[in-house]
Amino acid sequence: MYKIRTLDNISQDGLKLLNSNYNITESDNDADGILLRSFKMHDMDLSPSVKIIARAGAGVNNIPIERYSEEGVVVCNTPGANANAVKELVVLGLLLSSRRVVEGIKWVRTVKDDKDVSKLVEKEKSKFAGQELTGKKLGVIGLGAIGVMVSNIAISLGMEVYGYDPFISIESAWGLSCDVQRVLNLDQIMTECDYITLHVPLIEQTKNLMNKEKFALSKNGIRLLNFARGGLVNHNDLKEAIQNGQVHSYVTDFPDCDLLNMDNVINIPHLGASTYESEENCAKMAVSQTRDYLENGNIINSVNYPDCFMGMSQSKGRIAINHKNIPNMLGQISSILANQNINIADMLNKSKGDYAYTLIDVDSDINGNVTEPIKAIEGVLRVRVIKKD
Ligand SMILES: NC(=O)C1=CN([C@@H]2O[C@H](COP(=O)(O)OP(=O)(O)OC[C@H]3O[C@@H](n4cnc5c(N)ncnc54)[C@H](O)[C@@H]3O)[C@@H](O)[C@H]2O)C=CC1
Ligand SMILES: O=C(O)CCC(=O)C(=O)O
Repeated sequence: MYKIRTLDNISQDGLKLLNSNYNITESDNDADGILLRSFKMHDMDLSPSVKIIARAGAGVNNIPIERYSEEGVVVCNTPGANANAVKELVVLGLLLSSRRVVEGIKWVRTVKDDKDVSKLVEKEKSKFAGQELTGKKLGVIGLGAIGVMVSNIAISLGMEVYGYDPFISIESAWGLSCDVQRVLNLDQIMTECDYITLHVPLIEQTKNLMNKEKFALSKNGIRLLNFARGGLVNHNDLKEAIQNGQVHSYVTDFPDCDLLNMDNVINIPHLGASTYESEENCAKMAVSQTRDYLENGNIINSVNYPDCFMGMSQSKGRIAINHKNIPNMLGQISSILANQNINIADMLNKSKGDYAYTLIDVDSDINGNVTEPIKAIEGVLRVRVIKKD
């Protein structure tokens, strides 16, 4: 029986995939797997029972990945599962920053007691005129699952799109419209574009990506959209850029106290991924990846350990080892198995950065204790006998 802890509201459509071998636990002390969305785990010590953390979503800046990697815990996310939901909200963001719909709706509410509302509307509507998207230049920073979709739909809306992503994947490059113009440096986005939208992860290198120096390069009156993470924009510098007219408006999915008191900021309460479809997609993917890891040792969409897939074991047993990416690991592991007369039927060993994973199918009975001697190898972080005949 496996125990799963949920730290946020996870869609029932996903949780339904947990069969009778699974229980949801309320305790922090006995979970095999954790499912979460935006819950901040940085202050959370993990119980040694936890083997996998599945983020039902894309961003993993709420998880202390380095620390958990050292504990042999696999952290995975659900790439692309909520991208369409975010793309649709970005389209709304583009429109909200262009047309004075929010102010207009607020104003209409104030005239509800007027006897001739329709006459008043026609008289006052000129106050709420805006601009069109067609023909404007959009800079997309980050061309991953979301950035690609946003770029492509902006092309359909008649915008001129400039894309910046020095680390673009082959898959994203294939998905990107050939009408998107490639930009090799961020400054060009700042100087060229009327609208800029951020779709990069929040990591050390992208913190305060939008700052005084970047705003100084921009045209007057740009529209900035942030549906990625609040920390990408320096709020003090933004305030100044709004005051001096460099930024016309800032649409963000990440409100905070500074922003709520700033003019020309449209605050949305982190709704990017909040559609039934996206919540279902993310939850189903997170649950199925969790099950595959716990039941078969397969790693899918991990951000800290290498992806590793050997299907369901057809052998007598399967052993999974999370370890540091250092030399002579396989030699030491296989000699322990040989000493116990255990024959290896199939094996996969992969690495990602400082960490590696070895999945071994054996066609002899695992009678003795293999876990302890393998665990004793320097650099081994976790050993699991997943299947034992
Ligand atoms: N508002 C919301 O509810 C949501 C927000 N997000 C945020 O959006 C971010 C992007 O999501 P996805 O597109 O799904 O992720 P993704 O991983 O598919 O794409 C991220 C892209 O950013 C690029 N990148 C990384 N560093 C960069 C840099 N310094 N400059 C330019 N490009 C850089 C990567 O090469 C990659 O192509 C997530 O990390 C998350 O923080 C994601 C989903 C929902
Ligand atoms: O689960 C959510 O609503 C947050 C989505 C998000 O920010 C992400 O996937 O990075």
